[in-house]
Amino acid sequence: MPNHETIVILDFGSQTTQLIARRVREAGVYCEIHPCTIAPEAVVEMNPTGLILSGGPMSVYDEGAPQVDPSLFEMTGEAGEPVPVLGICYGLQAMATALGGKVEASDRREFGHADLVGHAETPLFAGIPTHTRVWMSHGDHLTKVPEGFRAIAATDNAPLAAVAHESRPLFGVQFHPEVVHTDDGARLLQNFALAVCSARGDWTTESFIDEKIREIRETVGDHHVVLGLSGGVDSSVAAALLHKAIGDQLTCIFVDNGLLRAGEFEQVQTTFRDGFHIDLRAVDASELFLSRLADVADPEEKRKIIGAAFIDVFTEETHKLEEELGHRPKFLAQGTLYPDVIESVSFKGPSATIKSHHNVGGLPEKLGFELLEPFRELFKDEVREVGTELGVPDAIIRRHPFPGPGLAVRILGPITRADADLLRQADTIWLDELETSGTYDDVWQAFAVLLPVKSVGVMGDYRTYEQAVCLRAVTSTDGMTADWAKLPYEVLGRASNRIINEVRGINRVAYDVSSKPPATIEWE
Ligand SMILES: Nc1ncnc2c1ncn2[C@@H]1O[C@H](COP(=O)(O)OP(=O)(O)OP(=O)(O)O)[C@@H](O)[C@H]1O
Ligand SMILES: O=c1[nH]c(=O)c2[nH+]cn([C@@H]3O[C@H](COP(=O)(O)O)[C@@H](O)[C@H]3O)c2[nH]1
Ligand SMILES: NC(=O)CC[C@H](N)C(=O)O
Ligand SMILES: [Mg+2]
Repeated sequence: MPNHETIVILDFGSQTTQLIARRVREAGVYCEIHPCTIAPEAVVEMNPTGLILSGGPMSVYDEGAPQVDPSLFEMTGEAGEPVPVLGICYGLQAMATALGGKVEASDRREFGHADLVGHAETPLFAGIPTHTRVWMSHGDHLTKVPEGFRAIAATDNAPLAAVAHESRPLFGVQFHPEVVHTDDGARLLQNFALAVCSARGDWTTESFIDEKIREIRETVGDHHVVLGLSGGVDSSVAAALLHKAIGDQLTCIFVDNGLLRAGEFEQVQTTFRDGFHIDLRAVDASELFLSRLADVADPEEKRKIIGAAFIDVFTEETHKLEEELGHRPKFLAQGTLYPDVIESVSFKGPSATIKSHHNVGGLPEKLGFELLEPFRELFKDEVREVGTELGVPDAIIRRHPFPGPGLAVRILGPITRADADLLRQADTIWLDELETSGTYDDVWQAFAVLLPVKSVGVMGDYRTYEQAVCLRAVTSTDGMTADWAKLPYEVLGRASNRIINEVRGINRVAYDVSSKPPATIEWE
């Protein structure tokens, strides 16, 4: 239980529940998402500063549709003051149903922009222009407001675009303030958090770091912590934070699995040894990984082999460390982020397994570690802010995500060291071109893929018969969905030109124009 003010968000299955959390945190208030099926007593126990009910795909009047327990509207804070509640779309409809109002299917479903014309003077709408654009996505509407409620804003189509209780701090909006298409949505959620709930708004990067450092020191005591360092954003920032908290009680293990990007093995070591003086064990296990992967073409099999090899390397390094220290390291730190946590607790349930993300997930069980996950509450960009505050170099903070199985998920068919080298060269040129054209930060992730096809080309007067690479660049917010990046032709052209000219063994370059879904970001 965190010791700062918390707004609790109950998730009714909306696609945009995470965005509500983002907006509340941007207002400087900590918040947590819980499934709508959580026991009401558990919510009361969290002692929330405010409660938000999210949207959801169902209709409240459907059989089995999730409802909200009326006792949640009676919660009080320490001084006996009522705990404010904001219902959004389905959340509003569930609130209305629980309090005696009525919800029915509307003849006019509403998707997209609507003009909010006029709103009452309430703290929720403080500072918001009387005429503002909102974003709607609903087929049901309130046909009767519960007793004591009144309309506080309307659109042409929705006379009850927002409602409020006459005397209690209960609010509902039919539109979605959390999406960017609602012009003043962020302000509305900020108003709810700060003006309606009277939260202090003191959830900042600095306060997070101070609080975590205290917590880590308390938990760890004089034990030792091991961290798998990949040089990616999450594990790098975790290393910096832990190092600040417990200094030389931290050992990082960085494994070269033969599938890292060009120069990465050296670069990461330099950054962490010289920049942070962190105890870093860099293990060149490329031979082990590549030999076990020889002749393996099936992507899932590759992932399993890589996962197991990571465990073997970790086991061996931990034994060495134990001998040196004279005692067993007790904790394993991981860069688990909030979206991973939400996915496993979401009302929608965990998503189907499309591919087994390798991670070092099997480690704690096998090696008997306790887990330390300092970023369980954070989103990626919050981790980036923490990293910046801790002095982690910009070159690491800005990095695109890089999967643990590395180039293995980008070499189709069996992997050889020669192919990995070929791909590394093409990948380096591609990222270099994105950097020099100033487009690297506009895309969420970019990389090259080595295809298992050869085709005929002509270079000079010679016939070539060589491999093809496909370039990928996507825009995304969380990797769950993605679109291919509409990069300028000149950037694509220059990258293609350089790859074909500079990388011996590649005579053709393609650009992937598929979105996710139905494709995925990686090829494998
Ligand atoms: N080469 C490696 N050596 C040691 N540990 C690794 C390696 N690759 C991955 N890991 C471990 O697996 C975890 C999960 O990898 P993941 O790619 O999700 O996170 P990351 O690399 O820290 O950040 P990013 O998502 O920005 O790449 C890492 O945090 C790290 O602990
Ligand atoms: O840490 C990781 N371990 C993995 O095993 C793994 N597989 C894919 N990815 C990354 O996840 C995001 C979504 O990828 P896909 O659309 O290909 O599933 C993309 O950002 C991928 O790079 C992984 N990350
Ligand atoms: N976006 C939502 O929360 C939709 C709620 C409900 N299913 C409706 O259509 O009105
Ligand atoms: Mg990574």
